[in-house]
Amino acid sequence: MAGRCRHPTSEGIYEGVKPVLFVLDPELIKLVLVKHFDHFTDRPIFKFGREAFLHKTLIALQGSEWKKTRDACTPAFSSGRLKAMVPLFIACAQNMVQYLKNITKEKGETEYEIKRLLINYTLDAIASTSFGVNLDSFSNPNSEFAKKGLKFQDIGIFRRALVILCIMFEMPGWITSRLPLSLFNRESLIFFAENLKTTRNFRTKNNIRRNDLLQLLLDAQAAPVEIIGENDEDIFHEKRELLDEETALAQSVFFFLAGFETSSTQLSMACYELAKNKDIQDKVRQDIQKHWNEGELTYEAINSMTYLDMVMAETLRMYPPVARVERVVTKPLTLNGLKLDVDTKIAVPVYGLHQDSNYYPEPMQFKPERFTQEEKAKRSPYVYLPFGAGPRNCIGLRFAAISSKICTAYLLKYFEIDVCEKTPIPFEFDRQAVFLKPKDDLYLKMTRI
Ligand code: HEM
Repeated sequence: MAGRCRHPTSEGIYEGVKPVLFVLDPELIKLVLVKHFDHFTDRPIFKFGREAFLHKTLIALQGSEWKKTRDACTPAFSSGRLKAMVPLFIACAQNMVQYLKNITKEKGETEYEIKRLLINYTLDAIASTSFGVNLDSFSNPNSEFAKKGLKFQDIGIFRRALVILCIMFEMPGWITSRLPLSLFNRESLIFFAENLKTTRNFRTKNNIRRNDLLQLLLDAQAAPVEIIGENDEDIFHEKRELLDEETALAQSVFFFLAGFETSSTQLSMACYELAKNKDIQDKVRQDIQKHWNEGELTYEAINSMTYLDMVMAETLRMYPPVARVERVVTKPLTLNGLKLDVDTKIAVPVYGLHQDSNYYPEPMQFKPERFTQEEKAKRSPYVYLPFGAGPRNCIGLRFAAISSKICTAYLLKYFEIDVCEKTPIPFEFDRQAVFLKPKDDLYLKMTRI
């Protein structure tokens, strides 16, 4: 869109039978996502009959139910909580490095399919921090957990075609919610939900606590609140259900879904670009070495690695896994002369903005220097939206950042990454996938340092 028009502020198109308003101007994007958020509180979501569990997740919840759940989940992602999770991420990164060291023992190098490597790291990291499961996908690549995780988006061609038809022809909710369809693989959903319940029961029975998201969500089920009685002096504390059990467990399953493909794709794309741009790889390795000489990597050291931060930001600019952010009008309003009725679908073309040469000259070039403080100050923050923006932005953005930086720091400390004969340059995007990701294998050469 952004490429086709000469920067109008918005443009409407039909997707199937549904009109969609694309907002293109950064100021207008800010109005929709932030300033007038109370008019755009929800996402356009299709509810299919076979995923009642998912209807309770943050991505799908609406209005006050969403607000209540978001408020209850937010503390799980605070800096203090994330800092406490750092050892869990580090253990997964160490496993990955040990695995690579083992397979490069003889030759000192290997040509490896990097997507699979980083899927394994992400599976381990999310299983550990979200579900409290020590997976070690490098030693057990065929665990049930890994198999079900990889099948999450596999719903079969026939079901996928039906889902697309329902969306294109805007089938009313009362019909779709009766259809035996789901956007995700049902077997995987059931597996993860059951797994979580078993872990929850085990912890309750054995009085076990762990620094992970599941624990924080279980805690959010019974947060102490202050109740004020009839007289002012009658203040007492009571346990109140903030999240019911199903809602708490649904969030954990969804954190897995939301974090798994997005984070592993970001990591793969960072390695791909660093392999193609060796000068940038050297520079980021120096940044890592400057802040992490020996001993264990710390939260403070990771946060000091400013060039690593710029590399991860540029990766998400070139390859935002979520190519567009959506909202639906929940209260009518007139915006820049446009009358918006309830239910109008609004889209922000994240990928289009990130590729717009007016904001990012030579957009196909990987240039982390676009993300120095000075460069960032020259453009609107609303032309960089890999995590959306406003009250409904990605709740896991700092979680994703810390996980991906730890993984990259470990990889680059111990390995040099190069392109090899099997590396596809350029590569193709997978047109069937929900998230923006490469279609084919990405082989890279890993050499021990
Ligand atoms: C590189 C990794 C990730 C990217 C690029 C990403 C991107 C996004 C985007 C674009 C949205 C929509 C934001 C909006 O509408 O304004 C979103 C929503 C969301 N993400 Fe992420 N995400 C990532 C990782 C994660 C992780 C690791 C988690 C959880 C642990 C997570 C949980 C969520 C949730 C729960 C929502 C819905 C928030 C709400 O509606 O309140 N994401 N994400």
